[in-house]
Formats: sequence, structure tokens, C-alpha cells
Amino acid sequence: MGHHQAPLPDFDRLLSIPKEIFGLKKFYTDEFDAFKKYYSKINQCMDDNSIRYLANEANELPYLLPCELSSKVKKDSKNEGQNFEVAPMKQTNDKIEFANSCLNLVESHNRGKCLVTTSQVNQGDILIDETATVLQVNPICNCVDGEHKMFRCHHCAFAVNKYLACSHCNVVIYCTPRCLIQSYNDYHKYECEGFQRHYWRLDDSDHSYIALRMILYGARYNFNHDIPANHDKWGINGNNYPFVYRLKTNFDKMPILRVYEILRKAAHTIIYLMVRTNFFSELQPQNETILHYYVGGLFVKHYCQAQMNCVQLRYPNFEADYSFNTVGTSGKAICPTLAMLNHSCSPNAVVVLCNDRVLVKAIRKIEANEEVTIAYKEINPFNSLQERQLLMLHYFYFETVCDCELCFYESTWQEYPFKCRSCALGRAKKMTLNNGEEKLYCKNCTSFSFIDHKAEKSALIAGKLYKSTYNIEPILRVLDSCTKIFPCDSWVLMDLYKLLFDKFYTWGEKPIETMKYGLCYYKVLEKYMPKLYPAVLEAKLCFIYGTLNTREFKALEKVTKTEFATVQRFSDECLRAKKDILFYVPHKVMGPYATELVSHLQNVQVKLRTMKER
Ligand SMILES: C[S@@+](CC[C@H](N)C(=O)[O-])C[C@H]1O[C@@H](n2cnc3c(N)ncnc32)[C@H](O)[C@@H]1O
Repeated sequence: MGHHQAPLPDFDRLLSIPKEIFGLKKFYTDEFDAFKKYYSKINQCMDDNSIRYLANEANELPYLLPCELSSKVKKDSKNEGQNFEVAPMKQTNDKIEFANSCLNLVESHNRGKCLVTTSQVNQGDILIDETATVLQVNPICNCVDGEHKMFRCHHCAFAVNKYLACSHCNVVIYCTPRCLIQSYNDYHKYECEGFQRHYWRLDDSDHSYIALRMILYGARYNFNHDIPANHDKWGINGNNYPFVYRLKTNFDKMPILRVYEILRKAAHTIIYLMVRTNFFSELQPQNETILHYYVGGLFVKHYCQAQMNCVQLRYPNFEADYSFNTVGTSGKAICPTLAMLNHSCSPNAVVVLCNDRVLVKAIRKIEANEEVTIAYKEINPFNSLQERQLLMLHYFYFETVCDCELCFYESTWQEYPFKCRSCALGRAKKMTLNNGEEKLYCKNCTSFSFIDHKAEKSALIAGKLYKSTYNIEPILRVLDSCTKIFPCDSWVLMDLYKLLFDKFYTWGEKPIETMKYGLCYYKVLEKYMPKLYPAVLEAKLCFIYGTLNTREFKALEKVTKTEFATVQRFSDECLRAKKDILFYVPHKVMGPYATELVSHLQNVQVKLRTMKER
């Protein structure tokens, strides 16, 4: 591949480019004014020296080798690894490509477009089955478990046992010659030298590489982003660039330092394409400089679109300690249909990666007319409302604060934390009446009731005692008093159950108590977060295994009548946990630890069931 030297972009002239210049049919854009805004920010942030520095850096790459991968392929290899198998979605949608027929695309006044169900959806139903428009699979990921690495094809994302690797960049691997050749022609010939120099970070927080891939995807279709005539669906199975182009950005809401960072990344990649590849000359532009600006603007746009819309791909991961979680930095994808899903801190659906397909699965029953939501970032249920909202603002520049169910519930909970003593449903807050008396006001039955000062006082005294002794006894007293003050699903109680569970677990003396408080804790938690949410499932599996593996549990033979009820509930949990793991591992060939995990749960369940009541 021969390289040519292109002139440095003249950023000063940028703003004076007349709109007519984009009259070239191929590169015409309605969004010239928007690009001008990007460029005006470039002017504020970039000086000649930093541009020159980037260009020199791109030039001083003496050891880079032109990639001629496709000419070296042996045409006969086929190396299949362990791949997922999920039945395809049954009913397809007339109005939304890749979506189940039960979804409707609607516009909401505060969060833009969103997907809403038209009929009831069951747990486990597949709501979206989308082939990623642009897919970034990080080449080697520790999928399944820490020891058993799974290699994934850079082009189609299928798992492979043996693979063809690019000997120049030594970064990308392919499952078959077909993928290799297609990848080479579509994009690898432009990216290989960059990979040799580790030009792009492939982690969750940087979107330069996926933005470049979006550019290369658009270039294959001459950057034509017109929706074909008579196409009245959202999304196209084929050239989906028109819908990629229509994804929203958050550019206007970003602080200037963030903009500066992205513009620098844009300049970095554009100069790399100019100096190290034939990308621009192959497009045969009438005016190459203008094309540099155009693609630079497009890079910024695609970067911001990726930042706001790309979905992080995570594979199930089973560790030797029998926990379950999902692996970060496995890749990301631009899926214009999936990008219509809004965020919730208590989502009703999750994204599951099935080879090259990106699936959205319901993690609980979803009623008709309910919005389908996913969690954009993995949610730690213990993060407070304020912490979660700060995270969302920081990463996604939400215009409004997150108005999901959990945030709404938690904010009401913070305002009305107490148990109403007049009605069973109510939530109450303390109010001072005109006569100076303090009472509880319930927002449900709108009545006033007395505060249980006795319970409050004993909770306070027991709390102080706990702080000075760290004994379990005062905590039990705090819990006893708090059940009188707070509703049964209160987070105060949840925290106390957690504390008691941890204490009993650490001391390992009373396995039944450990089970009891663990179960109480998950009962409250699952009111706020669906049990199939990965973070909840992982924590619960740890709880089950931790409890079962204590010496005291193993020695346990007979139990009292009340203890027997706890053992039975715990046993049911084990059975459910087994089903929940299978929810995430729907393929025939499970990772070795996943199989072990499920059979271990099965054995324990049998033991629990046969425990004799005294
Ligand atoms: C991937 S897009 C989702 C589709 C988007 N509503 C649209 O019109 O294109 C993400 C953007 O939607 C909005 N959004 C998503 N979930 C939200 C939530 N829970 N609260 C407020 N805004 C939200 C934010 O502006 C966010 O940057």
C-alpha cells in the first residue's frame, strides 16, 4: 500500500468555507451549520503546534508494515469455537427493523424516542434481535471464566478455538478466510497500521475506534444518509447508515474540556488516515482538503453518537468462586434499533450478546404500554440516588435527572421514610403542627398519626451500644425497633438485614440465621431491582454459595419447625438461581464452570430438601 503526504488541515480557514462547496453531490450535508459549530470549537482548542505535533507523530512510524493479510490466507480453514445458540425471534415488526412485533416507537416529551410494548411480555422473551451495524469485538476476552479464554473473530464475533491472525498488527484474529477478506476490504487495510502502534484504546470509555469504524462504514456507501424512497421503517437490514446518521448526539451539552478531548482524537485519526492510508484518495474527492474537514466533522459527530448510543457488549463470566458476572470491555456495537431504548436504574430488560447478534431480553414481566428499558452502565444497587444521577449526567449528559422507577421510588422514599401507623399501604413523613407537636403525615391516607418515640429511643440507644461493642445483640434490638418505625420494604431495614447477614456469615456459627437475614435482604432488594439484573444475580449466587460452604452448614442435620421454613425458602432460592443462570447461558455448550455451578446447586438443593424437621 503506497502512502502519500497530504497537506495539513488549515483550521483557520475552516469557518470561511462557503456552504456551496458541499454542493458536490457525494459530500453534501444539510448539517453544515452543525459541523461549523464543531469546527469553531476546534479553532478555540487547537493551535498550529498541536496539529503539527500530531502529524509528525503519524509520520514517524518507521516500523509500520503495510497490511497484505488477505493475500496470505489459506482458503480451507474453518475453526469453530463454543458459540451461543438462541432461537430467532418469532414475530417481526413492520415499523421497526430487528424488533419484536410487540414494540412501538414513540416520542416522549422529556427523553425523546423510546420503545413501548403494545401487549404483555413475559420474562425471557426476546424483544430485539439485531445484527450490529458497526461491531467492535475486543479481540481476546476472558469470556466464560478466567482460565478458559475465548477468542472472538474481529469481524463476525463468533468464538473460535483456532484462528487466523494478522501477523502485522498481531491484534486482530479471524475465524475464517471469508471474514478475514471481508474485514480487510471493508476496514482492516485502513486500521492495521494504527493497531501496530496501538493508536486507539479499545476500552469502554474511549470511542475513537468505533467512531473510525462508523466512518469506514459510511464511506462504503459514499456517506449517503438518505432514507430510500418508500422505506417507512426505523432501521434497514443492510445499509443502515441513514439510521446511524440519525442517532442523537450530546455535543451541545458537553463541557469544553470534553469537546477538546474529542476534537484532538478526531484530528489524530484524520491525520493518521491522511498520512498512513489511501483512504482519502480512494474516495476521489474534487477537493481533498474539504473532504478532510467533512470527515473530521463526521468523526466528531460519530464519536458523540457512539458515546450516547453504543451498547457495551458483555459476555457471561463464571469464576471459580461460583459467582456470576459479566465481563467488561468485551466490545461495543452501534445498533440503531437498540439505541432507541432509554435507561433505567431498575431496568426491565438486558442486552445479551449472541455471536454477531445483539439481543434484548425481558428480565421480568412487562405490562402492555410499559416502556422497555435497559441500564446503560452497570448499576450498583447500593449507589445512592444522587450517586447514580451524577454518573448518568457525567457519562450520558441526561437533560433531565433520571426519571426511572427506582429513582422515583427512592426519592419518594427519602421524602416519606416512615411507616404509617393508620393504614397498611402508607408512607409517612414527620411534620410539625401549628401547636408545635410533631406527628407523622401519611401521603396515602392523608391522616396524621403519633410517632413511636419509644421505638425511636430504643433504636438510638441500641445503635450507640452497637457502635461501642460491635456485638450482634444490639443490632437485633435496632432491627426490632426499626420494624416498628419503617415500612417492611424500607432501605433502612435492608441495610440492617445486610449487616446481620454479613455478621452471621463471617462468624459462621449460625447458618440458619445467615440464610434468614440473607433471604430478607434479597426480598427487599428485589422489590427495587429485578432479580435477573446481573449485579443482583451475582450477589445472590455469592450469598447462596457462601452460606452453603460454611462448615456449620455442612454439619447441620436437624432443625426446628421455624428453622425448617427458612431452610425450605432457601432451598427454593437455590432452585431458582439454577434457572437464572440458564437465562444468561442459553447455549448448548456451557462454560465448564457454569455447568459445575448448576450441578452443584442441584446437589445442594437435594440436601436441603431432605433435611429433617425436628
Ligand atoms: C440511547 S439514547 C435513547 C434514545 C433517545 N431517547 C432518543 O431520542 O434518541 C440516550 C439518550 O436518551 C435520553 N435518556 C435515556 N434514558 C433516560 C432517562 N432515564 N432519563 C432521562 N433521559 C434519558 C438521554 O438524553 C440519553 O442521552
